[in-house]
Amino acid sequence: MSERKTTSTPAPGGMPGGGATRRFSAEKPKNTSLTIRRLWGYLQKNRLQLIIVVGLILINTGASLTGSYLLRPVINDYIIPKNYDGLLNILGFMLVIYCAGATAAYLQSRFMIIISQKTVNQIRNDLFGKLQALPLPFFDSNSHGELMSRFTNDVDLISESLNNSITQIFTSIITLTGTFLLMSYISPLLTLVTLVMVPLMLWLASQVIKRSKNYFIEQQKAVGATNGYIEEMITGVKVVKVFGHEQKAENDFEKLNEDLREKATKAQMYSGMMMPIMINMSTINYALTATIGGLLAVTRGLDIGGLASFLQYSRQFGRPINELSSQINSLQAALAGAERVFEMMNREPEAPDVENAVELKNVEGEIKLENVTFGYNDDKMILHDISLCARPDQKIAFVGSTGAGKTTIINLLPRFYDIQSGKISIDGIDIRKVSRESLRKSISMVLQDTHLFSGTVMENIRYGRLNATDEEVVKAAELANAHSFISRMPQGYQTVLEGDGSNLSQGQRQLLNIARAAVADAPILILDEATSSIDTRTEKHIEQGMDTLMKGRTTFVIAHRLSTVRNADEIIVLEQGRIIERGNHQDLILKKGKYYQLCTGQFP
Ligand SMILES: Nc1ncnc2c1ncn2[C@@H]1O[C@H](COP(=O)(O)OP(=O)(O)OP(=O)(O)O)[C@@H](O)[C@H]1O
Repeated sequence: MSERKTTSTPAPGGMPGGGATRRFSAEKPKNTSLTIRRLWGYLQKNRLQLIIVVGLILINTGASLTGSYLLRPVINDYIIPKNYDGLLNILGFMLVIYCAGATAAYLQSRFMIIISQKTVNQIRNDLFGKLQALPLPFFDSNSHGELMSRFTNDVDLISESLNNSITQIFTSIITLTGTFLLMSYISPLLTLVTLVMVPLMLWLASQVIKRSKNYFIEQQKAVGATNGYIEEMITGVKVVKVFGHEQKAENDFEKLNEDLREKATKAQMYSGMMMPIMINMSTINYALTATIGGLLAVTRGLDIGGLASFLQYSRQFGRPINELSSQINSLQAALAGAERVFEMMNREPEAPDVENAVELKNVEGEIKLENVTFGYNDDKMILHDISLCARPDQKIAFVGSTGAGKTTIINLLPRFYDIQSGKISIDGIDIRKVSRESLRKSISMVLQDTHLFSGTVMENIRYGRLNATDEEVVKAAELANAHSFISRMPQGYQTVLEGDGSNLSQGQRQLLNIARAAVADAPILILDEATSSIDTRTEKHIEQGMDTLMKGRTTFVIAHRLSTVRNADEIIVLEQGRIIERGNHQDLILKKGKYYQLCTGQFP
C-alpha cells in the first residue's frame, strides 16, 4: 500500500519541460479503453457542466492565442505609424481579451473541481457499497491495507487527474494546434525553422525522461520499503521492545534510509537536468528563429509585428508539448488507479438470496447440521461429514486442539461461507433457502475479536440492534454484567470509545460484546470464549453475563474453560475437521479419550 502512496514525485516545474517528470507510476492500465469508458460513465452524469468546461477552455486558449496575435497589428498598425489613440484602444481591447481568458480559466477550474469531486464522491459511494456486498472469502484473500488503498490512494489519483490532467491535456492540444496554425499563417518558412528544433527537443526530453523514470521507479520502491518497515515497526513496537531489538531496528532502518537517499538523489539529479537542457534548447531555438526572422524581415518583407507575434508563439511552443507528456503520465497513473477501483467493483458480490427466500419469523432455534463438508477452497476440505443437532435452550460446546475447525463450524451457521455438501437447517428449513438478513438477525455472536467502533458505549452496545431504546441498552448491559463498570466510567454510557476500544481492558471489551449480543436478543447465540487470561473476578462477571444471556436460547460455544464445558448439553470434540467424540462431560470423561486428555492434560 505504502508503495503506491509515493508515486507522486515532484520534479522541477517551470517551463519548458519541467513538468514532464512530475509523476511516475510503474503501473500502467491494462485495459485503457474499458477503464476510460467506465470512467466516462461517471463523468457523463455531469454532461452539461462538461460542455460548459469545454466552452471555457476554448475561450481561455482562444484568448491567449488572440492576445499574442494582436501584437502584430499593435506594432504594424499603431506603433510604427505612431497612431497612439488607436494604440490605446487596441491595448484596451487586449486587456478585455486577457481578462476574459483569465475569467474563463478561473471558472473552468471551479467547474472541473465540482465535476471531479462529484465523480469521486459517487465512485467512493459505489465502492463502499460494493465492499458491504462482498462475501467474507473476498476479505480473506485481500489485505486490509490493499483494500484501504483503493479508497485513499487510487481514488485520490482519479480525483487529481480529473481536476488537472484532463483539462490540461485538452488545453495543450488546442494551444498546440492553434499556435501551429497561427505560426504557419504568419510565416510558413519560419515555422519550418522552429519545427526543425522540435524533434531534437523531444528526443532529448524523452532520453532524460526514460533514464530518470527508471531512477524514479527505483526511488519509489525504496520509499515503499522504508514506509513498509516503519509501518511494521510501529505496529510491532511492543514486540521490538520486549525482545530488546531497538538497536537492530535502528540499524536496519538506517540501511533502508541510505538506499532511499542514494536512489532519490539520482532520480532528482536526472530530472533536474531536464529544465536547464530545455531552457537552453529553447533559448537557442528562440535566437535562431529571431535571427532568421530578422533576415526574413529585411529580405523577404516579413512585417515586424508579424515577427513579434511569431516569436511570442515560438517561445510558447515547447510548453504544451511538455505539459502534454507530463499530464499523460499522470493520466496513466490515474487510469491504473481507476482500473484497480473498477476491478474491485467487478468482484462477485455475495450470491443473492434464492427466489422466494423464507423470511424467518418467531424462530424456535433448532439448528441441524447433516453430513456437512466444507473447505475454504474447493481443493482443501477443512470439515468432514459433520452432523449435529442443537435444540432450543441447549448448549453445544466445541472443543479440540488448535486448527481443529471449531471457528469454521460457527462461521457456517450465519452463512458467512457456503458449504460444499451436506445440509444446515434452522427450524427444519435449509439455510440456503432462508433470506440471509433474517438468518443473521436470528443469530448473535460474541467473538473474541469483536470490533468496537469509534463512538459512545451506548452506540456500541446498540450496534446489536439499531432500534433499541436507551432503556433496552441499559437493560442489556445489566444482563451482561457490564452495567457496573460502565457506570463507573467518567461519562457512563456516553463515554466515547476510540481506536477499537483501546481505552478498555480486555475483560471490559468482552462484557460490552456480551451486552451487544444481549441487546440483539436473537434466539441463537454463538460464543467464542476469551482465551486471554482475565482476572478471576472479571471472569466470574463474564461467566455470569454469558449464563444469563444463554437462558432460553440455542447456544454454540467454543469453550476454553472447563466450567463452560461441564454444563453443556453436548460436547463435540473435533480433530482435523472431524467429530471424534461427542456426549456430555460425564460420558466423555468415562470414555478416557481425547476429551479426557484435553480436560486433564493426562493421557489415559
Ligand atoms: N479464512 C480461511 N481461509 C482458509 N483457511 C482457513 C481460514 N480460516 C481458517 N482456515 C483453516 O481452517 C482450519 C481450521 O481453522 P479454525 O479457525 O476453524 O480452527 P479452530 O479450531 O477454531 O482453531 P483455534 O482454536 O486455534 O481458533 C485451519 O487449518 C486453518 O488454517
